Formats: sequence, C-alpha cells, structure tokens
Amino acid sequence: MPETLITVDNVSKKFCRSLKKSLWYGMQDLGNELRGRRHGGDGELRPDEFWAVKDVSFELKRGECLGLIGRNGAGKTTLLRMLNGLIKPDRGRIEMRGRVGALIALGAGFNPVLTGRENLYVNASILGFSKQEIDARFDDIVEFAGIEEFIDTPVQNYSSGMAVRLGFSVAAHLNPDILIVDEVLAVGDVGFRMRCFEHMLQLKKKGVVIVFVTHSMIELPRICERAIVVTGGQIVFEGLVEVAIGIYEKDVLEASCEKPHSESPAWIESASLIDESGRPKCSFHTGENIVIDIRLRSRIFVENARLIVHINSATTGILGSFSSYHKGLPIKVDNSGTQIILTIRSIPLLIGGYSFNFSLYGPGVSDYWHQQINVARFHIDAPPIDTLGYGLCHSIAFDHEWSSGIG
Ligand SMILES: Nc1ncnc2c1ncn2[C@@H]1O[C@H](COP(=O)(O)OP(=O)(O)OP(=O)(O)O)[C@@H](O)[C@H]1O
Repeated sequence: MPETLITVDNVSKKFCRSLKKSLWYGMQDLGNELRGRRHGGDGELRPDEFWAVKDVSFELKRGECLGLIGRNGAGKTTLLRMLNGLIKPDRGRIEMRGRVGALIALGAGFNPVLTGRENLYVNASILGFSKQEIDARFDDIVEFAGIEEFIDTPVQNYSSGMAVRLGFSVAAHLNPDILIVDEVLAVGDVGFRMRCFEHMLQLKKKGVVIVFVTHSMIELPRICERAIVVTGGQIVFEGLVEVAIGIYEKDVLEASCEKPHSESPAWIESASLIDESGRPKCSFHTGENIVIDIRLRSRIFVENARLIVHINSATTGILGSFSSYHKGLPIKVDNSGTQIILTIRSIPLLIGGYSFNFSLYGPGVSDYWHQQINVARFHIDAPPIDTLGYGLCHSIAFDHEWSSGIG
C-alpha cells in the first residue's frame, strides 16, 4: 500500500472582512490562548467573519497528483497556505509527511533585497540542505530556471516570470516529497510551463505527491487524474478530473439574460439546443451536428434584422462566430414571433463545457437591440480515444492525418 503523505481532516479556516475587527478578534484569541482557554477560532463566526475554507478532508498517497479547482475566491490558496504551514487552520488537522516544496505566491519565500543566488542558498538551508548539497544542485536549479545571467541580481529587480522560474526550480529540485504549486505558474511563458509539466510528471513517477491549483482546464488533465472542486470554501466534488472540469465549467458559465431595452423593436425570446425531433439536448459528441432553435419577437414588423452568435468555451473564451448577415439571411420579425434554426455541422470540439452568446441587431450599424450571454449551454462528452488520437485535452479537434516514410 503506498504511504499516505498528506492527510487533511475536517479543516476549516475563517477570515474577517473588517481589518479593525480582525485585529480585535486576534487580540481576544491571543488573550484566551494565554489564559489556556480555547480561542474564538473554534467557535461560531463572529460579526464580519466568514469561512474561507470549511470542513475540507482528503488524503494523498505517494505518486498522486491532486488538482484543486474553483472560481476566484473559492478558498484554494487559503487551503494551500495551510498545507504549507503558512497559516494555521481554525478547526481540523493537517498532517504532512516529508519534505515540502511549495510555489504559492510570486516571490514567496524570497527576500527581495537578496540576490537569486543568496535566496537559493537561504531557502535550501531552511529545508535542511548542507552547503555541499546545495552546491551540487545549484547549476541544475539555475539552468532549469533559465536565469543564469540574473542569478546575482537582487530578486526585487526580477520580472514576475523570472521570480516564478526561480521559485519553481528551487521548490522542485530540492528533493521534495510533496510539491505544492499554485496558479502563479501561469505567469511563466509557454516554454517554461511545458518544462515545469515535464518535470512534475517525472517527480510524480518518483513518488512525489503534487497538489496543483490552476484555472487552466487544458493543463489540469496533463498531470492530475483526480481533482477537487471548491465552491465557497467547501468541497463540492472530489473524483475523476474530467468530471471535476465539467462541474467547474458549469459553475463558471453564468448565464446572463439581459432584459431587452424598452425601445428595442425586437428581442431574443429564447435560444435552445434541440435534437432531430425537436427535443432539448445539452450533451453532444465530437463530430455531431448542433441545432439551435432561436425565437425572436418584435413590437412592430421589422425587416433585415441581424443575428450574431458566438460559441464560447468555459475556459478559453470565444471560439468562433456565426452571422446571419454574412450568410445573406435577412431576418424578418413581427409580434407573432420568428423561429430561426442555426445548424452547426460536425462540431469540431473536444470534451468540455461550452455555451453561446446571441446578439440581435437592426439593419443600421448602431442598431443594437438585444443580447443573451452564456446561454444554450452544452457539454461535449469524452470521444472514443482512437478518434481523439492524443489523449484527453480540452480544445478543438482538427481534422488531420499523419504519414511517415524512411528516406
Ligand atoms: N488574509 C485574509 N484576510 C481576509 N480574507 C482573506 C484573506 N486571505 C483570503 N481571504 C479571503 O478568503 C477567500 C478565499 O480566498 P483564496 O485566496 O483562498 O481564494 P482562491 O480560491 O485562491 O481565489 P483565486 O482563484 O482568485 O486565487 C476570499 O474571499 C478572500 O478574499
């Protein structure tokens, strides 16, 4: 049985929205602790306090990689900071067995006035490495970070990308048993991020436990099989990474149905995805046709209205657009309603969550009438792996083929 390296048992952390109250509560808690009483952290919330992390439990064994995903402010960084021992939970227990390498905040753990070299030695010696051990690893760390020229420059003069390069390199090269990586990695350029992923995969093979926070649903399945979705500080899902991504994307795609302006002559009444028999449908496979039933209505008879439809990925934004005007379809609308069918053939999308934006315009350039954002949501299910050809990845399935020959 692989050894459990991280145990998080019913952990909660609360914060206070008001700085003044937070200072006052801090003093109260300290007084209580000195008098040997339980501090306020154990009890219920006091005015202006809220749970940033609530009743979170999970375990990670050697060689496992856990993705932590959730909207902004969901509590991911707070959880990582507790794992790294930077802050104490108010309730619950965290056990970390082994050496922890962490990249949590930009430049975290670095003293800005010290050079990259000095910071590297300070960090490594805090982790228990002798000077000889650091000397032996120094070149690898600096070479991986790709900042040889700047290693004797004070870290305060580093760009954010350079600080992240050094931070990751130090955390990942000092024989960690546990590696904690926050989304700061996103600051690095694409080439560096790819090298980080390669390195993380190698560490994982060696049995290192990785906890990885990201907003990139493309990167996540590359190293994690399991993920936790956090909403409002609580775990709403723990399990297969593909399922977790679907749940997260549903949470991210907030529909916004704008009310039509009172002076708009026409508006979008509804837009829904249907199958061949006209029944609602929201789950598709790569290569299927998608049929959208759009209903418009107007106060007066209008001719030459224009409809523009955008297709969105939950994680990468707008992927493409369809314009009735550019396809030469003049739309007529009256107060008995108009039905428009848009068929998108052989949808070239891979697994993930998607939605549409609909914008209705009049015949004039500035006749903006009505818009609905992130509606008609749908999901592309995992395609058979042989049609995908390169594993699980949230993106577009390009029609392609390979050939090879010798000489
Ligand atoms: N020191 C603090 N004092 C008060 N509130 C805090 C503190 N640190 C974080 N918070 C709050 O706790 C909540 C969770 O923050 P956290 O940084 O953990 O979210 P996150 O999931 O990492 O978000 P993001 O994806 O934006 O980085 C947020 O409402 C945040 O404002």
